[in-house]
Amino acid sequence: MATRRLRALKRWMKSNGFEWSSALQFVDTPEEGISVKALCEINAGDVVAKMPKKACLTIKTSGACEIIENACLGGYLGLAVAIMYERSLAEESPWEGYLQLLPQQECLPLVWSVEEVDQLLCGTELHQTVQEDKALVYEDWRENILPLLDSEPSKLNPAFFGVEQYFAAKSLISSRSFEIDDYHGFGMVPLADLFNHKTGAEDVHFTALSSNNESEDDTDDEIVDEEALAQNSSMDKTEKGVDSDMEYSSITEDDTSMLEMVMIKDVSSGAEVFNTYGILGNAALLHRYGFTEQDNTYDIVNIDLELVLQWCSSLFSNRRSRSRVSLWRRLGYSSDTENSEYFEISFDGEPQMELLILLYIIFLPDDVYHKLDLSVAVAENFHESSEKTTFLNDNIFLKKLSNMSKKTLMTKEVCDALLSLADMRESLYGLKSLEDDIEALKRSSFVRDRKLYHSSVLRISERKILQKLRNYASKSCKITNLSSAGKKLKRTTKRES
Ligand SMILES: C[S@@+](CC[C@H](N)C(=O)[O-])C[C@H]1O[C@@H](n2cnc3c(N)ncnc32)[C@H](O)[C@@H]1O
Repeated sequence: MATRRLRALKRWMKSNGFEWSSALQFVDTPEEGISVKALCEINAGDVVAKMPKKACLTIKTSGACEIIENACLGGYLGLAVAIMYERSLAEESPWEGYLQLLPQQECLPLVWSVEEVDQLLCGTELHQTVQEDKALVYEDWRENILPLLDSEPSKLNPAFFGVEQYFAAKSLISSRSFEIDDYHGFGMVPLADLFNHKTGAEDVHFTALSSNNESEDDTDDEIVDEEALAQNSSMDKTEKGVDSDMEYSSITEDDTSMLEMVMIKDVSSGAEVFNTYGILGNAALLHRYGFTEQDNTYDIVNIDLELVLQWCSSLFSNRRSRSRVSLWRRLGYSSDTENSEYFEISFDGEPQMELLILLYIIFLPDDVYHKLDLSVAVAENFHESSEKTTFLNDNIFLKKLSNMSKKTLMTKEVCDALLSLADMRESLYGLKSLEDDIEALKRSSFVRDRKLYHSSVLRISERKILQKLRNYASKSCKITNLSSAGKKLKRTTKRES
């Protein structure tokens, strides 16, 4: 359906040198917003759209460039100022035809209320992240945007630079910006941002032909004001007639001033043409783009080291927990960032090797632990790291540990520990059960209850992974029991014979 806002965007794109294949259809529905469909079969290798870098909204092209650069605001902060500034100009902005199509904000958890974040994301991988994001983004605004209003009172309209407007701009940047080149950095790329995402199944790919090497001298020409965009328009509009009969496969000449969308798969007539925003699990998708996908095989659940320490302290003394974790760290199994240590549980419910090794070390009998601890302490006294490595490699137990497979690490104790950890992780979701979440999802509408819908998909996908972790632990435990029973049986048989 070609809505009024879509027609206005097309007019704006035409007059600003955008080119797109007549095989693409832009569809706008109240339920799902904009998507791109193939009107006929399109083939891999076809260039289906070209976007002039000069018409992208970036720090360099925005009318606020000088203000942003004088304030030394780079990256996303600078781009947010560019968006707020152009929005403040309304129809005076060279990007008016583009901006009128954008939602005020994308429905990312960043712009949900604090209550919604606490209620809907409780226990999920996103809860703490979003709480921290909200505080950081607010601080960014207070420290960087607020002072701009004092320093540039005549140029900036405060109504467009409030904290809400800043959060809204950040949500648009997160969900729609692209990396353009070294000169422009990140920016809003009209047309390229109309394509929806499909995990691991991209049809069309965004490309910047090569880095745009404009020198500082060229910079003045690069700042696109209304006049410049208008010039651009008169040059391209009538002569190229881009919207109508352009053969998409004919847009081939190399041009570093243009960005391109290139088909990487054949797409049949009537099908949606998808981009991919990356290989992302649901937590990342919801965080950056405000939606989730059911049965997303890139989903994971993390178990924080902190949770492992809590579980450990419920069984052993604090001293033992600390010393075993310390040995595990000294053996080099922990990540460098002590504040954010966690272990991944994959979509199939398989725990990360480092977690199994930690649990295994926690359960080592005292005498084995002390010997190992001593060896590591001796090795730490070697000055040369090569000597240290050789010494550690010669240690028989260490050799055994580093060669152990997941299967052999899954002793009965380790399996039980995983079951307890799964229960502890699950309890973070609060009182509602997985079945309650599934019911809530069934009752919620993708369109009307967007936040409830996507947060339910996230919670359900995480909790199903925890269920698979339990199955993995129980199954491994049975196998371990069977094989140790088998060994005992053999021994008995031998002695008897
Ligand atoms: C770059 S825009 C894509 C165009 C967008 N549909 C529009 O109406 O302008 C990215 C946004 O589109 C929506 N989106 C993209 N792919 C999606 C998908 N597979 N499922 C649901 N929403 C999707 C999300 O709201 C996301 O933040």
